[in-house]
Amino acid sequence: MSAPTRPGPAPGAADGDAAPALEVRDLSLRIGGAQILEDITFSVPTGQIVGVIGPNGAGKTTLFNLVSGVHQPTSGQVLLAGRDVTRVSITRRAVAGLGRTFQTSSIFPGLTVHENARLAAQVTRGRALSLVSRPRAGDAASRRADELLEEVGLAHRAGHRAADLPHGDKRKLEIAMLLATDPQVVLLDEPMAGVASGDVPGLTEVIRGLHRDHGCTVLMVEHHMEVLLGLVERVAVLHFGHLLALDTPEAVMADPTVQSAYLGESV
Ligand SMILES: Nc1ncnc2c1ncn2[C@@H]1O[C@H](COP(=O)(O)OP(=O)(O)OP(=O)(O)O)[C@@H](O)[C@H]1O
Repeated sequence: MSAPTRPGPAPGAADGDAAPALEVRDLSLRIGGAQILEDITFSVPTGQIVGVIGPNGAGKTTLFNLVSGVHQPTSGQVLLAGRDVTRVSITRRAVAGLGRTFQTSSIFPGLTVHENARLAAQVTRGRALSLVSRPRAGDAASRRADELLEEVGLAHRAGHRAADLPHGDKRKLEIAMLLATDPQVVLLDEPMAGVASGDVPGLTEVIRGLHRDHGCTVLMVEHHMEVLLGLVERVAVLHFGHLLALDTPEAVMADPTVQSAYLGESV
């Protein structure tokens, strides 16, 4: 593993006076006659990992879309480190330190693993992705790509076409590309989706490293409960667009309201 680029605080050791890394206040989204999210309020202190669960259609992806700026809320606010970014573009939120992976892979399938990482390494704050500059072995972006791939355990796949990677390695590559932008807050949307069971522990460790080695604050939607509960400090439960609970995994699992919301589903 390469040296951490930005040592983070111990889990849960956020400074009581500091603004939370991420905060949403009374966040609502109405589309046509449908209330997709209603008055969602919570905060994530710097360095925490928080899971987001809820039945299909509960509003998890929509919440991520509002936090990352894909959608504008009907009302309410999104704050990053105390700064109101509700009306700020996706790009400027990324510059402000917000990184996101999607349910569907966002890598360039025709490029090699190293070329993908190198492109991400070219992105520095406030600068656009450049497809123009040709890779030179040993240039700064190539060296950074080497480090990133080493960090997520993909160095041995550097020359492989990204399209040929198994799902678990695609997710690792996406995380390597996220790390290139030195994010402070990371949104992970179902990172384990489609990942073979044998690859789950390795990917779990890479996600843990985001938090432990880089001090990233992480909000992750995940249906794989065993993985989620092994990683997160708190769990937010969405149900029909409402925040039903936000507590430790143990408290959430024991909450009768959550149990009844999941009636018929194993929580
Ligand atoms: N652009 C849209 N227009 C109308 N309805 C929408 C739109 N986007 C989402 N919805 C609805 O909002 C609700 C929440 O959707 P969302 O995708 O956020 O749920 P989810 O919790 O992520 O579900 P899943 O676990 O299946 O991914 C769903 O009923 C969905 O049909």
